[in-house]
Amino acid sequence: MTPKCEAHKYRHNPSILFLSQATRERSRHEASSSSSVCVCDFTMLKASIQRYPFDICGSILERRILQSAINDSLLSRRIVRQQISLTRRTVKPVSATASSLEADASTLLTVEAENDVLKALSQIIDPDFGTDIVSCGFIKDLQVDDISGEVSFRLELTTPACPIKDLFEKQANEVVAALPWVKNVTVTMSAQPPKQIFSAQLPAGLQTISNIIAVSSCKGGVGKSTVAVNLAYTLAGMGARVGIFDADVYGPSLPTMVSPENRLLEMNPEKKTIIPTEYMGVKMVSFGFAGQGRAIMRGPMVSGVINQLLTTTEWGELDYLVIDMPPGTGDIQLTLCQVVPLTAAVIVTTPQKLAFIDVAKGVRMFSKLKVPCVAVVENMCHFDADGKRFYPFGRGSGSQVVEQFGIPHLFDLPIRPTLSASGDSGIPEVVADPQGEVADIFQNLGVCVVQQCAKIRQQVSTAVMYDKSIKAIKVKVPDSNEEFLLHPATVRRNDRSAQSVDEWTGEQKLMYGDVPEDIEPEEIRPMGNYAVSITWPDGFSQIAPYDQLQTIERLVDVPQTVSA
Ligand SMILES: Nc1ncnc2c1ncn2[C@@H]1O[C@H](COP(=O)(O)OP(=O)(O)OP(=O)(O)O)[C@@H](O)[C@H]1O
Repeated sequence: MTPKCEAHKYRHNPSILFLSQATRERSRHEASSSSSVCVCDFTMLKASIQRYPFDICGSILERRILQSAINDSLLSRRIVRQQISLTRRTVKPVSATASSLEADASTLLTVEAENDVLKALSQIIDPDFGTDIVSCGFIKDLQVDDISGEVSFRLELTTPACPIKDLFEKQANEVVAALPWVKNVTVTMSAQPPKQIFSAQLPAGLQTISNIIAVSSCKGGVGKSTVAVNLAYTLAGMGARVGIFDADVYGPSLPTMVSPENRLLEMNPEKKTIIPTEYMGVKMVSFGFAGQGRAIMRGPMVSGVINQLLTTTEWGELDYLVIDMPPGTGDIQLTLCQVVPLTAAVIVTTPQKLAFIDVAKGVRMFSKLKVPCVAVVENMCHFDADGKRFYPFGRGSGSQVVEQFGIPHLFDLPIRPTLSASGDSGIPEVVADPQGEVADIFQNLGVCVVQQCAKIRQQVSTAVMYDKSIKAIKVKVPDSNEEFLLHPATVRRNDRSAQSVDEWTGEQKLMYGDVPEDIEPEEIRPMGNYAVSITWPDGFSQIAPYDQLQTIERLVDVPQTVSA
C-alpha cells in the first residue's frame, strides 16, 4: 500500500480534518505575528499523513507522526515542541491527557536528540577496530538536553593508554558541537575497568589484568630485560596501570634495572599472597626481590616457583602486565605460557644472521600456544660515531622475520651507552630521558603493543558468538579469514570431554538423543587464544578448541531469521 493510499484512507477522518483545520487556522493567525512555527505545522502534518496511517483523535499526536515529522527534518525539535503545546491549547484532548501527550513528545524528542549526537559521533572511526566509536560501544552516560543545548557523555576507551585518546576527545567535541541545537559539550575520558577476556578458571590474582605481554628472546644477553622494563614504563607513561613480572629465576635483572625503595617482597600472612613492590607507579615482582639471590634449581622447581610468584601475587587492577620471560624456548617457557593467559608476545633479538633461527624458534613456540607475536625488537642494531652509522653485527634479518612470519612490526634499537648505564643505575632510560631517541622508539613500540592488544582482545572476544536470531553459533577464528556457522546441538554432541566420551575405551557416553535439537548456549567465553568455553542450560561447561570447531559439520544454508 502506497503512502498516498494511506493519505486517501484517512482523508475523511473527521478528527484529522479537525486538527488540520485547527492547525491551518492557527497558521493563519500566527503567520500574522510572523511566527515560522505554523508554516511548518501544516507541512509536518501533511507529510506525516502522507507517510503513515495514524489515529488522531482530538489532540492525540501519535508517536509515529512526531517521529515522521522529525525524521523528515521539516521541523526543528524546538518547533515540534511548540507545535505540541499549541495543539494542546487549540484542541481539547479526547482520549489522552495533555500531560501524557507532552511526556510522550518529550521522550521522543530527547531520544531523537540522542540519536543526533550518536549519529554525529559515529563519524569518528577507531583505526584499530576499523569501525566507529559508537559501534565500538565507547559512548557511555549520554545526557542530552535539547532545550538548553547541553550535551555530556563519557568516552570509555578499551585502554587508558590509547595513543589517540586526545584526538578522540577533540573530534568528539567538534562533531557534537557542530550540531545546530548544541550549545555546550562536556566529554569525559575514561577506560574500561581491567578485566581478563578469558574464562574465569584463572588464579584470582590474574583476573583483574586486562593484557599480559610476554617479552621473550631465545638467547640471554640480547636486551630482553631492557626492552621489558622500558616498555613497561612507556605504557605507564601513556596512562596505563602496569606491572612487571621478572620470570628469570636464574638471573633476575629487575633488581638492577629499577631501584624501588622496598627491595623485598612482602607477604599477606592471612591470604598467603605476595604484595608486589613498586617503583614510580609500576608494580613489580622478581625472584631477585625474594631475598634469595639467584636460584640453583631444576626446571620443574623453577616452573613451580615462577607459577607461584606469578599467580599468588596481589596484582590488583592492571591494564598491562609485562612478563620478562626466561631466555629460551624450553619447558620452563612453555609451562609459563600455559599457566598464564598471554595476550601477545614481543620477541627481542640481535641482528646477527644466526638470530633469525632463534626468532623462528620463538615464533613457533608462541604460534603453537596460539599467542600472537605482535613485534620484533632488533636490539643493538647500530651506533653512530664521527657522523657515520655503523652496523657492528651486520644488517639485521628483521625484515626477513616480518616477511616470513607475518609479524606486523619491527623496531630497531640502537646501541646507546646511556641504555647500558640506565640499566645499571636503576632508572629506566625512558624515565631518565623521556624526550630522547630511545624513548621515541619505545613510544612507537608502546603504541604498537596497545593497538595490537586491543585488536586481539576484540578478535578473541568476538571469535565465537551465538546469534539468537538465526539460532546458530558464529565462528570467526582469530588470525584467519574463515567464518562459518554451526548448529548448537551439533557443537554439544561433538564434546570430547570425559563426560561425553569414555577416556579409556573411547566409547561415546553422550548419545545423540541426549541433546535436544533446539538447545541454545547460555554463555560463550574465550579460553586463552585457542578455545572457548560454552555454558549450556544444564550447567555443563564445554571446552571447545578452535581446531575442533573447524572440523565440526557446518551449517550451509543460513537459517531464516527467527523473529523475536
Ligand atoms: N641497546 C643497547 N645499548 C647498550 N646496552 C644495552 C642495549 N641493550 C641492552 N644493553 C645492555 O646489555 C646488557 C644485557 O641486557 P639485558 O639484561 O636487557 O639482556 P637480557 O636479554 O635480558 O639478558 P638475560 O637474559 O641474561 O637477562 C645490560 O647490561 C644492558 O644494559
